[in-house]
Amino acid sequence: MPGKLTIPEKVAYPLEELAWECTKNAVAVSQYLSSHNLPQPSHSPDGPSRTLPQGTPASIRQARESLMDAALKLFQLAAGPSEFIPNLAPGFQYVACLTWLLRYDIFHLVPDSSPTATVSYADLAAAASVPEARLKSIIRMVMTCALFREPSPNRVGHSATSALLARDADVHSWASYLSTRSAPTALAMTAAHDRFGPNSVAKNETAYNVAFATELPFFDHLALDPKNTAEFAGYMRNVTTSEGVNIKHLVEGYPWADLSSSQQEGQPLIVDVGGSTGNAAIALAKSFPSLRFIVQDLPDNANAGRRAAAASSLPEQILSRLTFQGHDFTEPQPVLGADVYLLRMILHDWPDHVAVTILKNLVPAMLEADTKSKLIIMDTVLPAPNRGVPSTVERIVRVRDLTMMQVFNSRERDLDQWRALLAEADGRLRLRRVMEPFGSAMSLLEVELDLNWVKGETIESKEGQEEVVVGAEEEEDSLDSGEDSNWDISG
Ligand SMILES: C[S@@+](CC[C@H](N)C(=O)[O-])C[C@H]1O[C@@H](n2cnc3c(N)ncnc32)[C@H](O)[C@@H]1O
Repeated sequence: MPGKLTIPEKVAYPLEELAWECTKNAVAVSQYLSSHNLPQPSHSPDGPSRTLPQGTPASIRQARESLMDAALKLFQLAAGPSEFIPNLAPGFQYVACLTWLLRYDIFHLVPDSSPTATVSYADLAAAASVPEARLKSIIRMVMTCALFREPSPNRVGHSATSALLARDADVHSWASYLSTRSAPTALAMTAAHDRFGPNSVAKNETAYNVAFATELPFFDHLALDPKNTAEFAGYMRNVTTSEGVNIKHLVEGYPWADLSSSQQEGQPLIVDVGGSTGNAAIALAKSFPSLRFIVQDLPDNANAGRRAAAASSLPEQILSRLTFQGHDFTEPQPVLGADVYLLRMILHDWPDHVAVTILKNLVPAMLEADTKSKLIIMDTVLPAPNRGVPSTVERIVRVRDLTMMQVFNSRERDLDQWRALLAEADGRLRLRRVMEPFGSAMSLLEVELDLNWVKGETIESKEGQEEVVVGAEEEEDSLDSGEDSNWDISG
């Protein structure tokens, strides 16, 4: 809804074109906010922490995505190649400063009693027991990325972003995790490849192992210190409540109700393999009263899930359809002939040879089904470059890919890599449909066994072989943004 904006006859040059994309989409977002009496984005400490609230129509969310994409490209184009290197330095300095600010608890020491509350550098330095000059250098650096403000000379106040870090413990621990774990791990990537060889897929020969001087795999190392485990749990809470990996995409992104209609008798059975403490199964059970679930995980998690469910206020009509089972997914699947085997956020943690084992272990169980068993994989499908996915979105998906490499020697996969993985596990595993729920960082890959497959037959691996279902949300007023992608993993 760009309103009264006049579209220029012709936008002749790349800078103008990008600037026009920015203007057009900024107007769409601003007018939406104003027409719904919502606050405009602002760096003021009482500014909104989300630019667009939950439930904003897809077209407006796309406009915001296109705005960020065009603004980033505009900056890069205007800066030009000669300023590429100097513009890298602020990025790592921001992370260095963030680490320092968290270490000395500066976010909590700046007053947040009112939007206008401020503190002098001298008093803040005294409260944090740090030298005033260093505090000033660091705060003035991060002010260039909208953390803190200096509304009057030598007095510090919160910005919207620093205020969020001060009041939200989970965001604070997310920042802490990022600066103390993710950043040192990323910087150790080359050293790890030098030390272990660039082809290593061992779980304890990663950049994380180099950065933290440990021979233990990531989770075993974290478990040594309960403080680290708690910090990671806070990080995961943020990740799982963020829009991109929200459980609603599992619930709404696949036609689960169809399983019941295709079933002659009884309740369809879903086995959630590596289902943790049952979060996904419980969400599905709430929405689909005719589905039964077995949640499998390592014994400790399965026991924790069983205990938590029993102690919860979940009604009997959900509890009666939920079973927890200890099972190591690198061993053969003990539940034969289930209607669905679900692997959500599992395979991306593992290098190909283990992912192949996990898949192979499911095939004999799938073969036992009366009607066709389905395997549903919910994981990221990496986009191909330059296919209309905004760079602001693509770079975050690629961060996930690199994180998997640096922490687990694993990776995210593109569609061809998913097809190849399935083919390597068993030539009969066929990718039937790919669902891409709007706003989800992960797709749902529906896989079945092709029982007519003949060994030795070549599997074509061309794109478009299977049905791709894009976006579960209704498109309304088109913005003519030139973007037809609905990628949005912003949270
Ligand atoms: C990233 S979590 C995903 C959890 C869940 N599927 C979800 O979507 O929230 C990976 C899960 O795999 C489980 N896991 C790791 N190794 C396993 C193994 N060998 N067998 C079974 N589960 C395992 C972990 O305990 C964890 O719950």
